Amino acid sequence: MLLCIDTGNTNTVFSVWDGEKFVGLWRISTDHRRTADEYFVWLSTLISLQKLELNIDACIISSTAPRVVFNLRVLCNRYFDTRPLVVGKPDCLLPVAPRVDFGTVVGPDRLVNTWGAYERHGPDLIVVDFGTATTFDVVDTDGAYVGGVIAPGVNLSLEALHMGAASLPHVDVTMPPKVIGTNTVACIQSGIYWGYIGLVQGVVDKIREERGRPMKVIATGGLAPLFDQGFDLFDAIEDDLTMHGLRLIHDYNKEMGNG
Ligand SMILES: Nc1ncnc2c1ncn2[C@@H]1O[C@H](COP(=O)(O)OP(=O)(O)OP(=O)(O)O)[C@@H](O)[C@H]1O
Ligand SMILES: CC(C)(CO)[C@@H](O)C(=O)NCCC(=O)O
Ligand SMILES: [K+]
Repeated sequence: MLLCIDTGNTNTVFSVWDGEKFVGLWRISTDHRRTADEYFVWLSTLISLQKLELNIDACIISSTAPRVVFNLRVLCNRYFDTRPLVVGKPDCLLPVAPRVDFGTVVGPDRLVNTWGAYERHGPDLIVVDFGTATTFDVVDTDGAYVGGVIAPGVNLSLEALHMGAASLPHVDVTMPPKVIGTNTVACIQSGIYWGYIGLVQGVVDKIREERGRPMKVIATGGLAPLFDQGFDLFDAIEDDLTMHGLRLIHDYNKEMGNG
């Protein structure tokens, strides 16, 4: 069975592919100080609480936080007796190389999302991921990542308002019924919610214009459904896109005789 690990800047998600489907999904906050032993105690407790019988014999990691990779590697080596594939490292093959400026290190999460979305939806896509950052990945006809857009994430923006302005409280993102807020919280919620709706719509339109062809929009990340309420922003929402992409990249490496 394959252990897939997706480390974002805020959260790290673990899931296991049993050969047919993903069993279990476990989320822990990202912290580079967490040791392999800590991961294992946490993970094995959850697995046994769910009464799952898991025989993990392969691991693949995507990490946007380079410092976390060391301890995740130790986890895979020590507890699962396997050398993990790490997306973005030279020894992890990608089905199609990204086409970007020389020297650019594309976030592994974006490479994984790109391939996961391409396998499901075919060519010419815009993948929108609502994580710590809100990212747009442009997927070419052959499935290559050819660039995109990085904007501050929704929760990061809310946190920044609270941190930077003495009189603004921390609020949670929600869809306000009206644009014009009549109290501070409603004003902030409106700015974030309608601001991001406009951002997504505007960026998608501009990308389509620049590419000069129809492009499907695939959304992922915990907040994607919130931004889809009543709008026609996305052609599909897929909460398992990163896990799906990780599984595919692992299979590709196996097919190529790598790992
Ligand atoms: N069903 C949900 N409803 C509302 N918020 C959610 C839901 N699921 C997740 N979230 C929140 O959405 C946010 C985005 O989650 P997601 O896993 O996509 O990215 P993240 O963990 O914040 O970022 P990163 O992947 O960069 O670490 C998180 O703060 C999470 O708490
Ligand atoms: C943009 C984030 C933070 C989104 O998780 C990540 O993909 C990243 O750190 N990327 C590196 C820069 C880039 O993708 O161009
Ligand atoms: K993510």
